[in-house]
Amino acid sequence: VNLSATFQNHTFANPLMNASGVHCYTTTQLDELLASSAGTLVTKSATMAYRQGNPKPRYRSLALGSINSMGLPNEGLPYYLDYVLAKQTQADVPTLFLSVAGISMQEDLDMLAQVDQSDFNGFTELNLSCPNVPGKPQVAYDFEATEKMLDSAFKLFHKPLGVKLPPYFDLAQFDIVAKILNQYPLAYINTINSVGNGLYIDVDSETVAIKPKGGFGGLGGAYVLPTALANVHAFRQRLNDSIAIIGTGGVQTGADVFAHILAGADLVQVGTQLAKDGPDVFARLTQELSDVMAQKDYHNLSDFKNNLKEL
Ligand SMILES: O=C(O)c1[nH]c(=O)[nH]c(=O)c1I
Repeated sequence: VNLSATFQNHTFANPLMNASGVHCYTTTQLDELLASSAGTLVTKSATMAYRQGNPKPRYRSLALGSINSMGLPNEGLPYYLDYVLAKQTQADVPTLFLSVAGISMQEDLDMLAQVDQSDFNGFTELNLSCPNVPGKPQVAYDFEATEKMLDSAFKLFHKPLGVKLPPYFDLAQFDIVAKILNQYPLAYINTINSVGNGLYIDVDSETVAIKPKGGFGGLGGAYVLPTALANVHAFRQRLNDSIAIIGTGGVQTGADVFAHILAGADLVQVGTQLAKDGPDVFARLTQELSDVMAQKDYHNLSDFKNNLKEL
């Protein structure tokens, strides 16, 4: 069984990587991802400067997944840009992903300009879907703002660019968003981000689980797998073939990875399960994916990618 994944003319040993925001805040964590069986990595979404984020507790692992309202804590763009620039010169390091999430359109543009002027040779991910910056709506739920953002971004950014999208829940919205995205030379979309503003309640203590925003936070894990698969498949059916898809959301097993690829994903990210199990999760998931493929007599990802059958 061959797990190698091609993605916009780049090849990875396998289709798995972390989701931004999980195990990717520090160089130590990022090095642990590189040392793991993951095919590549993405850095925590960066703002221009260091950001403390929301008060703790701001992440809770739950039986069926996770809830988080981190509030965009990060070391600042220079920290992550320095990391990827240093790593990309080393042999045996795969093409890397760098995530940016300004708290304004201008900050996004300033960061993209800085990356564009650098020697970074990987993929830049513009996060349009952070649900946890108090007072800041998720850009990608505002279709006009999204169009304006992408217009401005592609005027100044000349390297491969992807966007991180929130989940959509309406077929008409898939049509509208895909129509917007198809206007741009995007390298990829990454779908989904956490399901925003869920509320976990602990009945024994009669309290919420996290401190920020009265307990409202983004959901991940098993809760969101069907939503993630729907968004991957809906966009695969609507986007130009030139736009690749990273599937994110709800991956716990190799079968879940298989499902994302069947739905049309070219790469698959792991968040909540990585938070629970640590980087060893990638050794398990690559083995399980390999086992599922072998049982079905598939030898390459292309044998079943985007091959979901209807009834
Ligand atoms: O709260 C966060 O830092 C966060 N949390 C998420 O679940 N998605 C995001 O894009 C972000 I920027």
